Amino acid sequence: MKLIFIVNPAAKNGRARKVWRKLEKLLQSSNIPHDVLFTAKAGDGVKLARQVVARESGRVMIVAVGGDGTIHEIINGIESSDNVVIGYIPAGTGNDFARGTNISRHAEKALHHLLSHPKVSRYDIGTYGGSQISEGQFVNNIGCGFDAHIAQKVNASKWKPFFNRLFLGKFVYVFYLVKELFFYQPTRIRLQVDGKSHTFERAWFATIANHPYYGGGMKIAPFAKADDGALDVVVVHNVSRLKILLLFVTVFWGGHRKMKEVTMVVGKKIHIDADDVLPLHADGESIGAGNITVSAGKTIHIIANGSINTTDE
Ligand SMILES: Nc1ncnc2c1ncn2[C@@H]1O[C@H](COP(=O)(O)OP(=O)(O)OP(=O)(O)O)[C@@H](O)[C@H]1O
Repeated sequence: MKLIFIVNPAAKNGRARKVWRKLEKLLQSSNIPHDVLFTAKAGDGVKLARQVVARESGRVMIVAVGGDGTIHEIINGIESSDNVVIGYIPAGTGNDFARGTNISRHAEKALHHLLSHPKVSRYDIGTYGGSQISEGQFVNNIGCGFDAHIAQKVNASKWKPFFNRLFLGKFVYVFYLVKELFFYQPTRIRLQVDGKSHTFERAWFATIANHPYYGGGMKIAPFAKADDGALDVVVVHNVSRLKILLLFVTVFWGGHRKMKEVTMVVGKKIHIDADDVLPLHADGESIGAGNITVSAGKTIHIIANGSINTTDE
């Protein structure tokens, strides 16, 4: 199988470039033939993956080197081409895709596993669309409301490089979470899951998860499985500002699921709209604002590490 790496050298504030240099040395010293393509700007992951798919007629493994935004773009470039297998080497800030697939967050170990145990698994991906947004696919989660608002703030943040330099990348989420907690206004969210309607007053956010992890290790949907053909919806509603802070502590081990203000629903076709025009994110990348329809049912081939999406719940 042909091996092609797509590297986002800008991931983790440029540290992914150093990670790639180490990986390339390993590949060269082991005489492993490979091609490498580098993204030069946002959106290139989609374009490069699309070009590879159009060019290669035989079996090909496309290995994403970067963070969740990089794997998100590459998946959106390959659609669900049968001759393509996806590998992933985490080199980003949050790396939730690595958590959801049990891939080591140590890049060299992840490469070693990829090359020595290339067992192919089926992995669910979600598809989305809406009246005010383009269509796309996600690997980890998609959401509207407070979490998308935080994702926008984190991605635009001058603090992200600062935290990354201190090896505290994931705490940038916590920083913005606490800051924005005082200003964000919850709203009414209407949810349709497989034809059944649910309304939530004063909802902070709704997240649709493919596996448990988001925001750099928060176990938002502890029971989500990326090979069950379904998606887990988590809605946080009617919660005080103080308690939402507690929620974002307990979410790291999944304890938030016991709160009465947290509702979890599983389904395959989900529509969300709200009284306000809510910001949206897919895999932590801003995708606009407004209503959204999300579907399960597509799968891709990936190299995971043993069982995918397991949690220690
Ligand atoms: N060469 C580049 N220069 C600048 N930005 C790029 C480049 N290539 C890709 N990008 C953009 O970089 C963004 C961040 O990438 P990515 O999400 O992989 O890293 P991260 O933010 O450090 O990690 P994570 O999402 O896991 O927290 C993506 O939105 C992607 O579109």
